[in-house]
Amino acid sequence: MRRYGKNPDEDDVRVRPNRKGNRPRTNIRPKHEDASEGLVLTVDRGRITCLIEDRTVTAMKARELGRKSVVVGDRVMVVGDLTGAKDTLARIVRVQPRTSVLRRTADDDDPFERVVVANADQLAIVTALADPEPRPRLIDRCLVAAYDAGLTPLLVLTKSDLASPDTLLESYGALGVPYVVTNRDELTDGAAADRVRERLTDRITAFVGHSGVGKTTLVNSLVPARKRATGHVNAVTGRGRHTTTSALALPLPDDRGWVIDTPGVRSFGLHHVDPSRVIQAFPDLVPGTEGCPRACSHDEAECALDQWVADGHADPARLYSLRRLLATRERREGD
Ligand SMILES: Nc1nc2c(ncn2[C@@H]2O[C@H](COP(=O)(O)OP(=O)(O)OP(=O)(O)O)[C@@H](O)[C@H]2O)c(=O)[nH]1
Ligand SMILES: [Zn+2]
Repeated sequence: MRRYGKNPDEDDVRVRPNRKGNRPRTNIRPKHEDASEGLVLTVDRGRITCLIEDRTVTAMKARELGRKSVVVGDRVMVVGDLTGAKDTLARIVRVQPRTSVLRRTADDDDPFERVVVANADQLAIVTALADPEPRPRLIDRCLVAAYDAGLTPLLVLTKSDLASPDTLLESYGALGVPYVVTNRDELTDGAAADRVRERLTDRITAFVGHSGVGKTTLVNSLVPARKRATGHVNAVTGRGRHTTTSALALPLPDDRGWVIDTPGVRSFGLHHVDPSRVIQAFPDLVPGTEGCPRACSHDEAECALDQWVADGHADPARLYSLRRLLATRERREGD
């Protein structure tokens, strides 16, 4: 298998080589000193909605960007008509360096590895405690995606009025993942939103969750302006309804951070994930990997972590959890 670097600023990796080879390069680049910085709110078939100051501007990639992707959360430099007036189209001439990238692996439907969200610092994994039943393997896959991308995970467990969170929380105890539990009454009286919002303040949080878990209900209660925001996007794209093919960035009230609502978690193919990055989320195990063979999967006979744990340097439950997470990289029926 080919390996790829992990520079968050790299372009999407083309898994299929380009038959034509390198494109001609040029050193002469327009300067665009007059460009304004914007934040990408959503992307819809090449139409990119950016927030520039307090205006929502529709833009397209300038040709000079080439294959460089522009995704939700990107900070971009924009030129052209920035009034945000109807039927205007600005141009994105530069993508600022990214602080993080949440990726998905190429899969059968799409041969390219892609960046899903840029610059997020937290991944909220929304799971219902019942109706639909929690899927621990899916939670584990989301955790792996978060750790690989360097995002802090946050478990949001909804519908505790229908089932207790105890068993689920027990299986994540060793991982020490931060969590919030919510129920229906708290959704109604606003307590759920308040408790979740505490965790989101001044951060950029991507929300993932399986259909029916209550993600939309929660995001709407966190972002009262959501309807207005999506309405605006619709006016720009000319669609009746915002379809969830792209993620959508929504501002928390009072400029206290961003929520990025993402479409299905199905997009988290994990073949690109490197065990050496995931293990960074286990600082207690990292020193134990010194005796590991090169490119150790940390789940093989020669792995030094077994001895590290046997010698009492770390809790065996931590190694078990790490291996459980790494094992979810292989896709199975039902993922
Ligand atoms: N009992 C209970 N029901 C809830 C709770 N939160 C949300 N629901 C209900 O769960 C159902 C699904 O909620 P949505 O917010 O639409 O779920 P979603 O995850 O956005 O699902 P999609 O819209 O299909 O992507 C709705 O009928 C909600 O009213 C909760 O805490 N307790
Ligand atoms: Zn190892």
